[in-house]
Amino acid sequence: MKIAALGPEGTFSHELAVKISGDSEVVLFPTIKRVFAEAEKGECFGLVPVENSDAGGVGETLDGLMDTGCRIAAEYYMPIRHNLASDGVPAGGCRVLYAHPQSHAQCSRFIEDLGIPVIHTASNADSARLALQNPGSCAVTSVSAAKNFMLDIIRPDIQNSDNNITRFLLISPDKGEYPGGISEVRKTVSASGRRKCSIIIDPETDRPGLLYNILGVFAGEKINLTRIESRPSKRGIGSYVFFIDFEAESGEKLISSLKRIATVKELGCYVMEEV
Ligand SMILES: O=C(O)C(=O)C[C@]1(C(=O)O)C=C[C@@H](O)C=C1
Repeated sequence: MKIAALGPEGTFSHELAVKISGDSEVVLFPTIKRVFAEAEKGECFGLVPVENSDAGGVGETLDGLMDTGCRIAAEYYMPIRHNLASDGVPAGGCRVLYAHPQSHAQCSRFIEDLGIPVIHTASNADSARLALQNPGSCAVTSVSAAKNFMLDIIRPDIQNSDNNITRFLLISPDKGEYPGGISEVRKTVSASGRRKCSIIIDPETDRPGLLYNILGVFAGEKINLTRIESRPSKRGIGSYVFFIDFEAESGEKLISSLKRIATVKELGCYVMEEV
């Protein structure tokens, strides 16, 4: 089955999709929203960035998980290194900088010091394309996008942290485990034998002790949370949903207890990758 990812060629999403694709074809779309729409049709998997070690959650992906029928089939971690690149412009000569918002956040210190206007783009590859097309400009981009657009790397490794890592999800509308046909593929358990499940909890109403009660269910079952992130429910100010990942084989018992307290959207259980 094909893998859909954020394009054009040279994005980190594209690089990772090619790496895991094996014999499967990689198809590129201009937005993460489109990747969700394609995956939801059930004719391909989608590969989407979900969180970064420095910049946090990727809003478009969290929205996709909330609003579509896509579930999680696998997770991947990818080290991310950003570069300042241009078509012959030296670092001191850049008058405007093209950067993807996630990349801007991951390189905020370098960009702040550069002190020039930043224009946000749809992807790191788009940043490279725009730097090529606009004289006097520079881009924050990947090595492969710089190569594709024949830009020079004028400052490598401009990310805030040496340990900059983005977590990606393989999404599909199926409940099923990750199928074969893709290289590096996931066994049903990782080397450590650990698995992870993801859910979205929507408490719908606010009351004292609500989050305490929710977390109490995890504590009672002795289940380890690996991530919790709140995000606006979009129903109005002060109303939130919680994205929760936890270590479990299926989480069945825990999820049925949680359902007595709040609405739960199940996103699936999958092999827990080591970072
Ligand atoms: O623009 C790209 O290269 C992408 O693949 C998107 C994306 C993201 O949205 O997080 C992927 C990895 C990096 O964290 C920066 C950008």
